[in-house]
Amino acid sequence: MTPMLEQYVHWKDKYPDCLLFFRMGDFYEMFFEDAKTASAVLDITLTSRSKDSENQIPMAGVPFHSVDSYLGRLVAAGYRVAICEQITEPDGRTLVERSVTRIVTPGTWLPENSDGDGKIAACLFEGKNLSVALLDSASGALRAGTFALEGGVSILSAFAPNEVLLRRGQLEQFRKSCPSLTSCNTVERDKGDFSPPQASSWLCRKWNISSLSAMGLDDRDAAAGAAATAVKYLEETQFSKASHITAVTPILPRENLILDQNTQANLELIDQSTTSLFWVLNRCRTPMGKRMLKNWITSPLQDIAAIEARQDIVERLAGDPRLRARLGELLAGCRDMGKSLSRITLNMGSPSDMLVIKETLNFVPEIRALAAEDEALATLIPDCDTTELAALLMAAVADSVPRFLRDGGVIKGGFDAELDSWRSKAENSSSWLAAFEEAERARSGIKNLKAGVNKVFGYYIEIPKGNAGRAPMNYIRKQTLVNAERFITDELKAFEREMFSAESEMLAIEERIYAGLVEAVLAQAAAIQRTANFIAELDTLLSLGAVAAEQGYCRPQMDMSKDFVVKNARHPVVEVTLGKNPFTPNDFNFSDENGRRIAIITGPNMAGKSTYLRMAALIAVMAHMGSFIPAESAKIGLIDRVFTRIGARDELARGQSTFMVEMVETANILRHATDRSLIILDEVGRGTSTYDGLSIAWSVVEFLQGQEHARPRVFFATHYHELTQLAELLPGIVNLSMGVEESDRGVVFLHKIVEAPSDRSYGIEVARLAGVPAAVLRRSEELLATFEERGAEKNEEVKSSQQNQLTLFDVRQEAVLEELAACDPNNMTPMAALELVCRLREESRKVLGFK
Ligand SMILES: Nc1ncnc2c1ncn2[C@@H]1O[C@H](COP(=O)(O)OP(=O)(O)OP(=O)(O)O)[C@@H](O)[C@H]1O
Repeated sequence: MTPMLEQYVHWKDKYPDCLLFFRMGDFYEMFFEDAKTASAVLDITLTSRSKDSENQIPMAGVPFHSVDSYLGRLVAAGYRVAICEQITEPDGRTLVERSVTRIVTPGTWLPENSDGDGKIAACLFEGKNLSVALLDSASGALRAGTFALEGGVSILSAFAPNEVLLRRGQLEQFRKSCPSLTSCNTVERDKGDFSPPQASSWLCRKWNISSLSAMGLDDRDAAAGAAATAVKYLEETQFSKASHITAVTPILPRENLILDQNTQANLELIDQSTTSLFWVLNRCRTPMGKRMLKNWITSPLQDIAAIEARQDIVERLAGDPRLRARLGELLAGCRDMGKSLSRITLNMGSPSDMLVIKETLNFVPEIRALAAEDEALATLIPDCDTTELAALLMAAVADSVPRFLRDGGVIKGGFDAELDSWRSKAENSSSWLAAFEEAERARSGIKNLKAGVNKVFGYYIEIPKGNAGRAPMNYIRKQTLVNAERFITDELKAFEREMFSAESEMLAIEERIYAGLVEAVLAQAAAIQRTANFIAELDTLLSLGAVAAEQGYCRPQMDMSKDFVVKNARHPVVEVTLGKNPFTPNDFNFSDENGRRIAIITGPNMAGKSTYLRMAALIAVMAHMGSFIPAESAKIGLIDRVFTRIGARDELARGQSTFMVEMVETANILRHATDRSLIILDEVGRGTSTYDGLSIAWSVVEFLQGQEHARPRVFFATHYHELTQLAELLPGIVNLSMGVEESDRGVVFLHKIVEAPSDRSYGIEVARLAGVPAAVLRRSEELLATFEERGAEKNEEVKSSQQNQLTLFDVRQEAVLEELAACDPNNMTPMAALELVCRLREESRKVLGFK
């Protein structure tokens, strides 16, 4: 094996779980298995080193200047890549030294010019609790908290991390508890990393504080362990101090409206598609704003004051097109300062990141001034000052910079006198040489004397052979050509030395100044980050204000009631995609006053049931993120969680049948819905035989209706007409249906909700519209008549079993008993026994409705 390959193997052995990108000149090369993997994933040619020998070594490479796009694809495919750089200059004789300088992983991937989420979660299961830390690598935002298992899982899954860090040995538990995150990349970390005392003191040292309680987190909280684990991981993989992470913010239990990943996907909240809520709401001018808007959509608020504070600003911006235009212009000049700061802090920054910070900071004074003019906007202005840094960067960083520092030209002219003098020497070299040539011609009287430069031999004076004898005394012969002699003088030699050193001098000066700039940026990291956040927030609110104005949205009234009253609501996405055809607005009308909280929605296929259901959920999400909503007016009581069971997504890849998934999701809803939840159920029970399905759907509605202490708001669309009888049997249930008009030419969908059950399902009419052959339709009609007759008898039976209605009381009671039956008092410590008694007492009191 050659010394170079030995070096490769040395580093590969140190990072066995990574693909090793081994820098060789202008390429990153991979060998052995890594080469095969990379060639398959990246679709690059697999060659081999030492082609002639018997032991051919597979090899594949990518050019260093476009490495980002390859890294992006590998990371997206779940690989980790260790970047092994050359750390000494090649001299052609000795082996270049190399070292791994960073590890690119799904959670730490922050590409310069594209969206890299870079979201890391660290979590620790302890008894019935789950502690989580959520780190957004791009903005440096770190949040942490400890929750009861289910609450923690939903916060974790709502965060949608790219990478999850687990305590060694907890992988199985993670897979079991977080099925929606099974495809997420996981990394196991040592137990010590998670230990709260060690972790807290590590974080305190990092931030120079005496206790995490200064930030609202208890030093003994396991969440501190998770937080430290996430930060340490980022530092370890990036070989740097993550100084852009300046604090940990506790996640409060009721801070955000929870939308688990299923719901996020079902409602198409932030996908790339042109049917997502993000697509409608996004008018952001900056990548920072876009990132924040996505965060707001997936983590709406649960605090009325905070929601109203956002609404105030949206209202202000929606009502003032001139202010919007002025602010928009300034924001359009801002770039992704948050991410550039992170990249510089994590040692992956380039001169363009410095330029991004310079250009963005340059707009800050004007943006601050504009915001300060308005009472609502002024509340966003951060208490920090970046003017000095902005002035330094303005003076020092050139207006356009090369990709790499070593290419020169990053530092602006006029900033450093020495650099300027070297630059002017280099730039003036040709005019100096021309003047020198002129002077030498005059001095020697040789008219065809020439002064020039050549890469190999350097500077020279050339005199044709015939005149060579007339060369002045101080000319030193340098080279003989066929027709000419070349000379040099002391003066020209000195100039040559100066020119050759100019390049390396310039680079050295630029490097020194640049290092100073990096230091200045790092020293102001917290201020830059807060300013970045301010810009992002302003951009997001401006976007919401613009959409509110242009789409004619209204400000929803938010309160602590259980109302969901929306007048003339429109679906935010469908109304945009319908184009010229106007969207037919519809109402929602659940209020404490009318006592309604479950709507059974029937009507033919294609009538607009799903649209109505999703509209309710989207309006809830928008209202809680502080946005205005597509409606005439609205009064919405605070919602803690939106649950959805929609459609039949293909889960075969996860090894679960469609019906199984439907039931798992339904079970989750039934177990965790609270008094403040909003539940959207689209055709639950459809995935099995009619009577199984009907029975399940029926009992699900009964259950949701029968809960004493948890009465969620429910919209249930169904094709089971039998369910409409529930409105007569139980209070709080209302029948809605989608209006249909029958004419000679068939059915017409009115898309208008009416407060009555649909008289039938019109399935056969829809089949006719779709072009199903007449013979099939005739036969269907015949069969329908028979089935309906038989069905009527069955319904009587269902109604009569109504007294057996299941309630939450039974389920919770069962859970208490199950836990009691499972405990083993002989093997419990007195403390554990006491804890059990306390918990069971708590549960029992809940079941019995004690305060
Ligand atoms: N209120 C409305 N105004 C205008 N068009 C609407 C409205 N609601 C729905 N539509 C249109 O009708 C189409 C069908 O709606 P939707 O998918 O909600 O029907 P559905 O009753 O849920 O059907 P299925 O039972 O087959 O799922 C939508 O794609 C949309 O274009």
